[in-house]
Amino acid sequence: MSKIKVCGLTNLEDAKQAAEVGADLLGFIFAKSPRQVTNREVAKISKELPAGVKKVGVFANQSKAEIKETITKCDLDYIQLHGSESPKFCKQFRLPVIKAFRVKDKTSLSQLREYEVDKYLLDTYVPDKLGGTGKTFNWELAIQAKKYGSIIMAGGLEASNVKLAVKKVSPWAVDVSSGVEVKPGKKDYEQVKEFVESVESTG
Ligand SMILES: O=C(O)c1ccccc1N[C@@H]1O[C@H](COP(=O)(O)O)[C@@H](O)[C@H]1O
Repeated sequence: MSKIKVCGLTNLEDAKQAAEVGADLLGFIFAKSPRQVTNREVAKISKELPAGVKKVGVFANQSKAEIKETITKCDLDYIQLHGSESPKFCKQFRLPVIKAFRVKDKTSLSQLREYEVDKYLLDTYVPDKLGGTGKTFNWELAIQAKKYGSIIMAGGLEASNVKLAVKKVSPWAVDVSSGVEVKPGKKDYEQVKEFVESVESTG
């Protein structure tokens, strides 16, 4: 079964609930975003989470020093680089790196071969928006991207479409942010639960 990443968490209540209902990875956005969090906030949340759930820090075009400081202060397990970080930049960290690629068409996939990273996250290309778009992309391209390595599907996933995504692509993980929110940064418990149940129903 694909793993589940719930992203864009900004508070302890939502993070704990997501972990309790079965999320495997929790994402915290340190990049500029309506869901942006601080080291101080995530360090506090991090201490209260159950053992086993993985904490992912999401960054976009931030400095190596800033990312390293956050890794230590927030006790992260993965970093997600969601900007235009180079293949060389991605190789400088002690943690596994998830590199995000914004998919527009099949030419978007050609960059993946240049990156030696732990996971390839595919998100939807929307001009002037780095992430959290709530839009899906052509999932045939996600199937093609699997030849480069382990992939995480993101972009516009929600309880009503994630089952089809998992069945069609069988990614290493699915990632949801705006699809389970009441407003940017605030999750809806029922929608998170439904999302997890939809993935679990795929076996
Ligand atoms: O959510 C944001 O605001 C954001 C800002 C900067 C970089 C990444 C961001 N979100 C990531 O976008 C994908 C998909 O989101 P959605 O489910 O379509 O809303 C997810 O990986 C978020 O971490």
